[in-house]
Amino acid sequence: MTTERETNIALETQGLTRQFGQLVAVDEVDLTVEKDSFHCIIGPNGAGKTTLFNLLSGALSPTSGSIILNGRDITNTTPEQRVHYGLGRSFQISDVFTNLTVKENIRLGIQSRQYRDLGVVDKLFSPTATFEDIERRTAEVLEQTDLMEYADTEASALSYGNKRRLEISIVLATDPEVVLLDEPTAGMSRENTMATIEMLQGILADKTLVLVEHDIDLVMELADRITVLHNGATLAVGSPDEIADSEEVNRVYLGEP
Ligand SMILES: Nc1ncnc2c1ncn2[C@@H]1O[C@H](COP(=O)(O)OP(=O)(O)OP(=O)(O)O)[C@@H](O)[C@H]1O
Repeated sequence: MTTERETNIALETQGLTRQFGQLVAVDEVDLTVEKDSFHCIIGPNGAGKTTLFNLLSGALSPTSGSIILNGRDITNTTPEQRVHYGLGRSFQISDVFTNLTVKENIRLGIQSRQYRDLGVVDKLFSPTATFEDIERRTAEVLEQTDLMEYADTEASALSYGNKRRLEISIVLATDPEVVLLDEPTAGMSRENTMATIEMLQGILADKTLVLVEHDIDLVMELADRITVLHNGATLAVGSPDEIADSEEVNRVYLGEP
């Protein structure tokens, strides 16, 4: 049964736990991400952020607990099935096919979601209309991410900034409702960080975003809601103001008295 509360939740975890031997890397995490919100997950080194991200994307299986996407239990699904159900994951540059053109990379992103709608036979004999749909959608994505002039450029020849644009284009091509972003600006200069964040916010404005991030200042400016992890467990959840005022967070995360 769907309640009003549930319909407003895009992504949820219940008691999500992952152990590595004796170590509990993610400990009974109950995450609630509202639709269309920008939800950030922060925490000090070793807090369990990457493990949580990998559990959400399907790269890792939980020891216990569940993950619910738009009311559907996706706990036991593959990463590919999750993409099909509307969970996009930020692609790292290593996922971009550098010897293919920008257009070809985006086309593959579109097909990674579209073709799973069809059976194997349909896939082999997909009608021309599907190809046209893919072409149309490719053009839309190129427009949205401002890469039209590089459509036929090999990915390897792109500038750093345009490579990041291509990564996000591939996510967009899978037509996600929820996008998981794992430190998208890691290792960037302040200038590149701001430019990348502005690009992400512009392109992904109508999506639910879950960002795993180190940089607390960045998160304070961007987030609607923040979940703070510590030793694998949820230490605090709240608005940026609430998190900034939380004594526990200040003590544990910021190292302030
Ligand atoms: N594959 C693994 N095998 C064993 N232990 C692991 C594995 N992956 C992570 N851990 C441990 O789980 C804990 C949480 O790690 P995780 O990488 O999720 O934290 P994090 O918050 O992302 O940290 P950082 O900010 O340093 O990347 C750490 O103690 C880490 O050593």
